[in-house]
Amino acid sequence: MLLKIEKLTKHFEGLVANNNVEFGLARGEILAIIGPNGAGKSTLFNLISGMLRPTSGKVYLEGADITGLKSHTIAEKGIARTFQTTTLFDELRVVDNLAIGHKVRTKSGFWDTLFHTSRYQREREETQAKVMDVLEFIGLKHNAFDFVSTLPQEAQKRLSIGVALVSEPKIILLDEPTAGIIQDETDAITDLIFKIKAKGITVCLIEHKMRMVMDLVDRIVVLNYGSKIAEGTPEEISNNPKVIEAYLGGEHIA
Ligand SMILES: Nc1ncnc2c1ncn2[C@@H]1O[C@H](COP(=O)(O)OP(=O)(O)OP(=O)(O)O)[C@@H](O)[C@H]1O
Repeated sequence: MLLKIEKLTKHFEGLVANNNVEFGLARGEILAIIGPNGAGKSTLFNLISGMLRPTSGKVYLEGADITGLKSHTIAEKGIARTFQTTTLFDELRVVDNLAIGHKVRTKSGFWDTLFHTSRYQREREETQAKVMDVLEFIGLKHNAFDFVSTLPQEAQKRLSIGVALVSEPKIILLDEPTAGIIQDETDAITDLIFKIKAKGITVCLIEHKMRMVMDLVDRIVVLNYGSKIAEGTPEEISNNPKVIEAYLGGEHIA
């Protein structure tokens, strides 16, 4: 397993947001984490990516214990993430946002930048090449010098995924990649996620749009009130009585 989650638990005072959650992520697969609102999905991403420390339990990346490491260290080790609401720099251009995303792979410090050392020059060229690659990959080559605030919502979503990709991750965690965009525009995001998989990057996503999940993913983990209640293929999950019950009165698995 590329990523292994063992008995991961997170308490917020009296509330158990994640309760002994366990699952694995195999190299090259697309896994969805689903569950009703408040089930603990974002908390789980925060624990894996180092934004929060678990109360107990472990996270292993390629067999190494990464539990509780700082988020930038986890990013360096190859886990990138996006957020439910985009965290782009609106007042900067598309290329600038991507260049900032590549910072996790560069070492130049203040003095390198000030004196334009050879390391700075080399890393600058590497960043430019990587940014060009990602621009092409996310389909925003013609918007490279646009300010983010002028881009449609769907293109901003692709850019957020690009910012994660430019850090050259092994695993990308996508927190509701289609939140806030209309159904007709989700296809571009779905295509991009398939392309990410084809590139050999492992994908774990939180998503509420069930039809999209069913068409896209290899496996699903279902959370409810912080606990894993089911795990399986899209077909298994859509026929699982526990899952149907958890969703009753809310969204339906279509
Ligand atoms: N920092 C925090 N402090 C206290 N409680 C929190 C905190 N973060 C999350 N929670 C609570 O933990 C529970 C799980 O929240 P979480 O955001 O992980 O759910 P979710 O499944 O991602 O929900 P949604 O689908 O609505 O985004 C909720 O009851 C939430 O109110």
